[in-house]
Amino acid sequence: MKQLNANIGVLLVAAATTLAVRLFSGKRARVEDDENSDKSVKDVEKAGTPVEPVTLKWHNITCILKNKSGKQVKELLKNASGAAKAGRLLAIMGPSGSGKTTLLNILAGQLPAAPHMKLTGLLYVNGTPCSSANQKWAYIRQEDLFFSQLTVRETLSLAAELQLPYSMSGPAREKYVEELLSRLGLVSCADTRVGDEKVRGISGGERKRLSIACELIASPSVIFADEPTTGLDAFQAEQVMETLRKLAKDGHTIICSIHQPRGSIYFKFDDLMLLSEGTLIYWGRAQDEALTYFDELGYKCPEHVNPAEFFADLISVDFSSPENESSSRKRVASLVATFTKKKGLLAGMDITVYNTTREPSISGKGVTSAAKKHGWLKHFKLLLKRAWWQATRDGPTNKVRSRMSVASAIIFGSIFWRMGLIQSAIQDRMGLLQVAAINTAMSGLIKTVNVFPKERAIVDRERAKGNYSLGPYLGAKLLAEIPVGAAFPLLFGSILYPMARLNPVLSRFGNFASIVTVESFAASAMGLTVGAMVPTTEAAVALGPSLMTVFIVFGGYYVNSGNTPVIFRWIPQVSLIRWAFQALCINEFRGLKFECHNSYDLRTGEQVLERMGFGGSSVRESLTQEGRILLFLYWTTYILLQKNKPRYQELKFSSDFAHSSSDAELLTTVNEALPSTD
Ligand SMILES: Nc1ncnc2c1ncn2[C@@H]1O[C@H](COP(=O)(O)OP(=O)(O)OP(=O)(O)O)[C@@H](O)[C@H]1O
Repeated sequence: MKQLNANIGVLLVAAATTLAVRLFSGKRARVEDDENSDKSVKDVEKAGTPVEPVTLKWHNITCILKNKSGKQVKELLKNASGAAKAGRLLAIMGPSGSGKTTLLNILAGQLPAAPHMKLTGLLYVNGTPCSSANQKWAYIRQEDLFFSQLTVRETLSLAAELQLPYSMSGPAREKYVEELLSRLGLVSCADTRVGDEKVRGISGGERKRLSIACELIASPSVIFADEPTTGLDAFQAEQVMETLRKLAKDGHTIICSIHQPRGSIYFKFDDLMLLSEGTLIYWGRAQDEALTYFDELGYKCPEHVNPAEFFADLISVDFSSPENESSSRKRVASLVATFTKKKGLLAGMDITVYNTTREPSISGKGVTSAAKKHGWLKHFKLLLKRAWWQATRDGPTNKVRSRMSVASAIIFGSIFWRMGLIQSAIQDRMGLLQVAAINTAMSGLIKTVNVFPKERAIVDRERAKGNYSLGPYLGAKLLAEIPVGAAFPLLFGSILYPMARLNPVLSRFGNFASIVTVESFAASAMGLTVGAMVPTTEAAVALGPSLMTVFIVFGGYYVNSGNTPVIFRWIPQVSLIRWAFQALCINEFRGLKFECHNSYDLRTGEQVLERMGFGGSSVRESLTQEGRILLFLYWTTYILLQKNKPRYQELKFSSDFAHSSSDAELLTTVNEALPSTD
């Protein structure tokens, strides 16, 4: 049985490595040369991209924040109405805090649910009233989140495999991916890793275009982009906006929020919506019409001035002095009032085109809409491949972790150098085993809490899109991380053990390695639980070590289990450090004989264990308890991830609301304000 325990860690590693090697020995995403890629692109272009034209209309969207007593504290949006149509790029502009992202989130059905938020309004898709939450539209967010160790092509291929119907053949899917790479200008960086803050990868503009490419896989009719140019230099920003403009020309409905674009970008917009403090100041055609509208109100844009900057100055409240604030507030209030009155200005220009559901210009709907998706096993394999790449390719992190394992083993090994069997070595042994248990647990925990919250954000987004469920993701992640996760505690143990001259029997060393490996996985599992519990990396980094400190205090060394106050007796039962320490002590002390010079000296290891309260237990029992904690933490992580998935405020279509205001009247109001088509 001892042999069995000794080999648990080794078997786990061997099984996971074999599985991973078998899985990935197959063909990786095919890298075509440029010539083939160009040919594929042309083929796909000939076939046409299937986009179902969609016109969105929204009416009187109001979003209010209330306090606990139900009193209104802030109006994020006030009666916002508008429309966006296929083939056009609508830009939502306004000062910071004016409600651009809120409006975009509401229309995309992705406004994070808040307990005291009230959202009302109507949304029409091709003339049919509907709830925004039911739509699977593309949403390009401000932060582009990716698995850093995958190349651009791998990221896109995996997204395609997860999202495209299983009936699509491998070559057709690869062709589709190549077409997207080419369309988004990503061919030159297709084999570059995405990278992160530690390792430089693709540029900011390329990241943004990769985000767009990933969102385009399912060929969505409507694409939302929240400040897609933020953080990019002028050239990259121009390229990203040009991509969106081209997508609009391909028949997509594009709605983006943007903050003071430069002139050349402004002239790419078809329609413009100006917001200030949640209210509409202008909505209609961009460019000349918008300039003429404000010109007629007495606000002429000077020549050679970027209209976007002119509008930003016009609709912003100037807080530089009380006088400036008062005068700018008056100006904004009069612009709001004028626009509200002049909505009729645009009436009758081209109402019918928005009021009817047109036939798709290119046959077919979004490629995934009606198609069946892959099953659990296929998702598991894909996610295992991704998790394996992410875990094994992260050279800098793995290098740092292995150096830390070697360094700490050498430091502790030097401090506890070649312990003998004299009486004082009993305390040294216990101290070393406690230090080994704490070190293993802390490094497993810290590594996980530092990376898991970021990964969770990506997974939440993918799950919200319905790409896969939680089971295959978590199963694949845990399996893929076994070899790398086991390598560091094994490295630490194999250096420390001989240096400190712990019990020199091979099976005891095997037990030692198994105990620290299982403990490391339990600590990692605790990191996952903490990461699933709190929303950010910062919160996880603050909470994880604090909880672990409690486990250290009740880890069996500082407080004897017999002296633990009754109300805290449950803590040692769930402390992963206590069970690891207990197992390490039993493994080390059982059978040892110490030199005795006094009658009160401890003669045998069994006497030491008795004194520590570990007398009646065995390595196997302690390891089983550790295994139970590990499984419990995995299960808790699963439950928390299920429970804490992002929830969105739904803009429900309320028939009461529609009828009370007369549906026809509402539609007319929206249609009246619609900009005409070309
Ligand atoms: N859940 C919320 N709770 C409290 N205030 C909120 C919430 N969501 C948004 N707000 C507030 O609503 C206002 C509009 O926010 P929003 O993010 O939509 O503005 P924005 O125009 O996109 O700003 P920016 O250009 O800076 O991103 C801000 O004052 C913001 O602080």
